[in-house]
Amino acid sequence: MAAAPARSLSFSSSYRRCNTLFTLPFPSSSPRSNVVTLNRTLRQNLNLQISAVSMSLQASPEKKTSETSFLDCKESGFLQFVKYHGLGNDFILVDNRESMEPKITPDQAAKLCDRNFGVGADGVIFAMPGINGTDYTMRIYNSDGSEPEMCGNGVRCFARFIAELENLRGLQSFTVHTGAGLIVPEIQDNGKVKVNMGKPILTAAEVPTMLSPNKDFSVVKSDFDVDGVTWTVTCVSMGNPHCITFGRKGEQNLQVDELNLAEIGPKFEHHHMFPARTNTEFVQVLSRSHLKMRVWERGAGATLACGTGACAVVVAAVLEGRAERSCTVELPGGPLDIEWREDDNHVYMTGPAEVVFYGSAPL
Ligand SMILES: N[C@@H](CCC[C@H](N)C(=O)O)C(=O)O
Repeated sequence: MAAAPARSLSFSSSYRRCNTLFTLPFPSSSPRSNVVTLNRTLRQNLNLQISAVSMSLQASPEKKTSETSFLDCKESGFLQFVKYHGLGNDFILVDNRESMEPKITPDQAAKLCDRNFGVGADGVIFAMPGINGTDYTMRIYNSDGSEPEMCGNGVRCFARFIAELENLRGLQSFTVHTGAGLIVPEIQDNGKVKVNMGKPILTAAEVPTMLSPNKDFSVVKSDFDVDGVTWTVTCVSMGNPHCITFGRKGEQNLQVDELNLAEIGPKFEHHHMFPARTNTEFVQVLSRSHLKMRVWERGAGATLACGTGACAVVVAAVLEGRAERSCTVELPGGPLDIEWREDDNHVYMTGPAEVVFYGSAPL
């Protein structure tokens, strides 16, 4: 396909044809959209549409359409999606509002998430019809194809995705059914998303963990042997399981940058004390309201951020007497504000969610 001549007129966010373009968003202040034109034959050969062979800025047609209007273009054998990220924790968002059946299988999701042979993402998220009186249902597959109950960064991206699909502006709030129950994200005026993440679950059997519980059935500041090394851990479920450690037994202040996460992470994730596997957070206390963490996620490995993980970390830090209920949690991808409220026992998470690009991939 010949590239359209670039002109310094006005630029459009329209899609000329389904499945032949994907766009990179300009900053929201810009009225223009950067359109990448794809050679269809080569695209099919290379297995994914996002192998761009020519790039041009398309001149404006008269009629303006929404950037997500291309999601309406249904060509069988292709998946239309929007890629989002929350602090570098990235997801392929799929408009699945017409069915309770995910448009793709866990195997297909794992292939799409591959960073070399696919789109590249930490997971695939489906926006589905609500149930039990909720506005929407959110389901997610991890990059290994497993299905977790919840995803904190993902639900912020989900809220922005819904606002875009429904063409909503400004302050918005939705009720979302998830595997962890009712979750309520609220898009704020500044574009950040504040999420009521519900109550943390501390009962060992419900996390679930087989580590010996304390008298109140929780696992807080407990010894945990991993390959001959004893770590001090607290276990928290935010709908999905988390094992939080502030260091090895007797260690004063864990330096998280010094950890070999790829070596130690899988040993926690697959430890027989966690029958549903676990996410693991390694935490350094910078002050009583400032924590720094690195995460090894169940089904996704080392990621740049984990929303449910940051919530679980603040709960664990409070239970261990290391921090206040309101903290900034520093993740490799940036900070999240977390508050575990005393009055309702709910955890609130506030952070960004951004569009990366609009795409279409063969299945
Ligand atoms: N990154 C997510 C958590 C995604 C699910 C997790 N890998 C699991 O299997 O529980 C977040 O931001 O919470």
